[in-house]
Amino acid sequence: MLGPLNNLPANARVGVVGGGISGLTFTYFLGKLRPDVKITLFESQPRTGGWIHSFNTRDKNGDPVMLEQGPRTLRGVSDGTVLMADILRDLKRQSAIQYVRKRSKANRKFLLDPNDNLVQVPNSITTLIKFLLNPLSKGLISGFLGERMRSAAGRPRGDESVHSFISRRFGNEYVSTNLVSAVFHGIYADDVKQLSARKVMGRMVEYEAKYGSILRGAKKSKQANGRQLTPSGLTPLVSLYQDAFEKDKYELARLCKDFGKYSMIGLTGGLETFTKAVSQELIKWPNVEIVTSKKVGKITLGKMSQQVTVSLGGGQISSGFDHLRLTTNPSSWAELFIQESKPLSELSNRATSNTVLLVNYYLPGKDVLLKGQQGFGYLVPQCDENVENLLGVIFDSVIEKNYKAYKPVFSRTSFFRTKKKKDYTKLTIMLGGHHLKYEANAPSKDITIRAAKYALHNHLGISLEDLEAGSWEFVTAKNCLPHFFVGYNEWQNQLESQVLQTYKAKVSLGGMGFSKGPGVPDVVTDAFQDVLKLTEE
Ligand SMILES: Cc1cc2nc3c(=O)[nH]c(=O)nc-3n(C[C@H](O)[C@H](O)[C@H](O)COP(=O)(O)OP(=O)(O)OC[C@H]3O[C@@H](n4cnc5c(N)ncnc54)[C@H](O)[C@@H]3O)c2cc1C
Ligand SMILES: C=Cc1c2[nH]c(c1C)Cc1[nH]c(c(CCC(=O)O)c1C)Cc1[nH]c(c(C)c1CCC(=O)O)Cc1[nH]c(c(C)c1C=C)C2
Repeated sequence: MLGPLNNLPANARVGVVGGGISGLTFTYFLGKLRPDVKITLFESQPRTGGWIHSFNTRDKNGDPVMLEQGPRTLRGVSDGTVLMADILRDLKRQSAIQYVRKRSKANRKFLLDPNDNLVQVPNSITTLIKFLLNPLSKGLISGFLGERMRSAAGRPRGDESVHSFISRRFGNEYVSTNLVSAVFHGIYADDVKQLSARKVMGRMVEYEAKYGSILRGAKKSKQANGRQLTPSGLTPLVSLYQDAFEKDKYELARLCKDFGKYSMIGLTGGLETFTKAVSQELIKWPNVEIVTSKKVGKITLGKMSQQVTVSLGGGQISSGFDHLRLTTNPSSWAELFIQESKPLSELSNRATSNTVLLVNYYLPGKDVLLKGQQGFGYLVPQCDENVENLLGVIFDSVIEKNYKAYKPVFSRTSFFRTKKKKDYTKLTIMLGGHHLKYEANAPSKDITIRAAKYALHNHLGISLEDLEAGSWEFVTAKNCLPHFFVGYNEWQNQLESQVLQTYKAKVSLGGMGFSKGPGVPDVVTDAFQDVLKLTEE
């Protein structure tokens, strides 16, 4: 949340809407910093964790297998990841942390070219040459060579789409539709022609505004900044965290240094290891109550008491909150604000989101991915014909097989060799996203799994026999990612200021739609920053 927040009075009551990682970490930070504050967290589902869902099931042989039905990896270079690792350490779960090195094959990413072949995103001279010879690279060399010279005069005053920004800077539309669109499928499941350049590539937009060119800006800021660390080896935000919780500087500096070297972080047992550990900790705290299977409805502010009340369905309400934290998807907020302010509710109506169809494939006993296919996964650009509405495929088994256990100074090293696991293939196929906007209903489970099989057979050459021999799971992640439309930042500022005004700064906004980015580390950082604002003296 960008705006200022009121300090919490002694023995305040705080409500948190949403028991995903945003709500859980907000509760954790606040409950720890201010044990006098009584916090009630409301979650509409029977379980906490939100989109973080490491689904434990059994394969066709009855053996246990974990399938991620949401996020699975965290960026290494990220304050939020450091905070999560430190929380795991406090909860004695640090042994679950694992990492992928930058040079690992699990860090190789592929794009699907128009002939349905995978082409590797370059990480060496050889892969660069292959990439430049692929039809996907059309317009890339001329685009790069001319970027510094290309005038910024056509820059619009306000926001524009990613497609418009990239096409202007690269002097053609190919770079956006062939390459950039794939990258944004792999984060936002969205259309480059509908995504806000200012929201999702704000730094590049700033470079153009300041230096007239992305490349010039990138060079200047690299010379000026690098990765900023305080003299103790902490980033500014981790330094605030160290200060707030009186943490050991050296251990945090070690985490910042180590994680800066890794491309990705994961957890044994899946990312839900984190949310489960935090939930299990929170239920032990006397100042925290977690209420599951309760959906928060309308949010109102008492005229006399100036305290917040939430409705919980069936005529039930919960009242007397000095502060309410919203961490849910902005596309569901219009109905929450309707009773207090119609204009605010109407403004919230502008928010929409994307639905992802998620299919997991698991084949025990065999790795069906070829040597040249071993990597993180592949993404599908918008230029592809793509009858399956495929966004991309993640090669979970490659990532899992290339994880290394994180053994920082504070953990005890195991001297026992772990048993070599049997081979297997685990893939997650993601479909839908913006492609679904043109369809009246999301396709059924059977149709989606059939589309996933078709893609794996055509793109990776997996035999129909191996596809049939595997286990298949399907979930519709409905409205899972906010749609960052052109003009989003302006809308966000407007909505924030109207919420602050309407609810007299007693309601704050967090979660994916209101953090710096949509990733897990971003929402954790955002939760910490807003807890600081609420508790600063
Ligand atoms: C398919 C997919 C893959 C992803 N992969 C990655 C990845 O690899 N790495 C990464 O960093 N990030 C990834 N992300 C993003 C990541 O999932 C989010 O950053 C994170 O889960 C957001 O957590 P949250 O708590 O903000 O929201 P959510 O997880 O959406 O939690 C919100 C919670 O609020 C509850 N709720 C909703 N409405 C109400 C209501 N009215 N009352 C009470 N409760 C309510 C919901 O049930 C939910 O539990 C991915 C996202 C998706 C969808
Ligand atoms: C194909 C669809 C999607 C894939 N992942 C997501 C979608 C919609 C969602 C998603 N993935 C990541 C984030 C967080 C981003 C962040 O800023 O932290 C979200 C919201 C993480 C992510 N995506 C890719 C990588 C390598 C990572 C982890 C680390 C990082 O941010 O660098 C790229 C990628 N995503 C998908 C595939 C198939 C793929 C690359 C091949 C799936």
